[in-house]
Amino acid sequence: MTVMVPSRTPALITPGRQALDSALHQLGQAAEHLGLDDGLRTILATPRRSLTVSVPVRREDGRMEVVQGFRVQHNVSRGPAKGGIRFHPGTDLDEVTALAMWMTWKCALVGIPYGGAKGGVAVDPAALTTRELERLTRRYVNEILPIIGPEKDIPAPDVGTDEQTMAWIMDTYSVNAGYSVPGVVTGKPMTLGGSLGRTGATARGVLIATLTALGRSPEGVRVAVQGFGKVGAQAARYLAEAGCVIVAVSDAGGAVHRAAGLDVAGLRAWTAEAGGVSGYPHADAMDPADLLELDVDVLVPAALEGAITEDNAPRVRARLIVEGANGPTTPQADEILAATGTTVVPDILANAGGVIVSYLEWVQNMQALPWSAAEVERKLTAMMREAYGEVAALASDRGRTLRQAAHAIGVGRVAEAHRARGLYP
Ligand SMILES: NC(=O)C1=CN([C@@H]2O[C@H](COP(=O)(O)OP(=O)(O)OC[C@H]3O[C@@H](n4cnc5c(N)ncnc54)[C@H](OP(=O)(O)O)[C@@H]3O)[C@@H](O)[C@H]2O)C=CC1
Ligand SMILES: O=C(O)CCC(=O)C(=O)O
Repeated sequence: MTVMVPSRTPALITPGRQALDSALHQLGQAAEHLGLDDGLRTILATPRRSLTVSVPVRREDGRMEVVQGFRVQHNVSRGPAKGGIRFHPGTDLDEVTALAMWMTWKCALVGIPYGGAKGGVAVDPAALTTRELERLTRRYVNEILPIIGPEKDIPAPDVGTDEQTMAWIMDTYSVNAGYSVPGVVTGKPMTLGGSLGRTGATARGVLIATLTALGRSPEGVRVAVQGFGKVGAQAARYLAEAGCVIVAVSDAGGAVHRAAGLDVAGLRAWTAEAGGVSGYPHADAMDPADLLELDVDVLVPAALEGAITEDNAPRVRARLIVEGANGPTTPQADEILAATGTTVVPDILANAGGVIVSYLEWVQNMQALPWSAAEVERKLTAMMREAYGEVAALASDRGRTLRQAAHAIGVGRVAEAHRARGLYP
């Protein structure tokens, strides 16, 4: 089974379908490289369990609205399913399925004993009050309760969710169980069994991936960051602390640019007050689409899928792209970037710091044994470097891109688990 990805008119395809097409294309390539048989390819292309739920939410004015929620467990051959929960108006079953599939390969690539999952609720969290969000989260958790648990499926934060959301998930699950179950979710507040270092973990991983890929001093390296949320803002901070010059950042509402470098702490403070980067007085406004085409050394897409496509890839000038986001580059764009000699550190490697520290949090919860920040950082760094080394070695050995190598390793390990368990016909 080779999954072909035809070039399609954007109007005819949803972003979620585009993401799933990309994920299936990458799987098809990896399966081809690994010589997997058709049965196993089909198993790996198909989610193990997909749950769609209707989530009623009572608004403050008494109105009742119903939104759709999803939890997809793509694969559980290597352990419990693991992956974040996204609250975003554009999310749908296709998108969540793609994100769950990427989680499967990511966990296998970095060698943690999990399968892959993702959840989503098609809602704009910014349009709800805190009480509405809490009611929505608890109701969604009640709907997916039968399939989650510390040994079954462990959610975590993603776009539009945070520590508070994870606390509500932990509480809802625990109230149903009749006792506290911290290991049901990661990315929790410290007071509920969260791990030191989880908040910045994805960005720390992006930093490690960037420094490794650069292979030279980061001093003066010019970086543009798309997305200024949990991943993008902290990646900008860590990269600036390492000596890089952050020349532009964007969010859903706009982008700002300063050739001499942005004051990341000042911009974060502005964003916390103003609700977005737009209007920041110490930089120039720019079209967010232009950020992706800036003349910089490094581009960090840290927003949503499908940011770099066949349309803008020919104009991307960064020589290095480090994918903080999941699925920001389409397969068609990947081909263009490979031809122009642009190095892409793929999502399942570059943003794996988050799930690595989620795993460390879960291990601490299961043993009721907290680790120091230094211990967590040491383990994260070692696991990121090992995974990067394996991917880079395979890529140079076989003349593959880093993405092709990362997928070959991740998919190969999951295939190996299926064979060992004897689960496939
Ligand atoms: N959180 C985690 O631990 C992990 C996250 N990831 C991935 O990283 C990415 C970002 O997640 P996270 O930081 O957690 O999410 P957040 O919700 O914290 O932040 C998302 C950011 O992206 C911005 N954004 C949305 N649409 C656009 C757009 N079209 N152009 C520019 N910016 C945009 C948002 O802007 P605004 O605020 O204006 O809406 C916001 O700044 C996602 O792909 C996620 O799957 C990967 C691994 C782990
Ligand atoms: O921390 C986790 O468990 C998952 C984070 C996530 O959703 C991701 O890596 O995309």
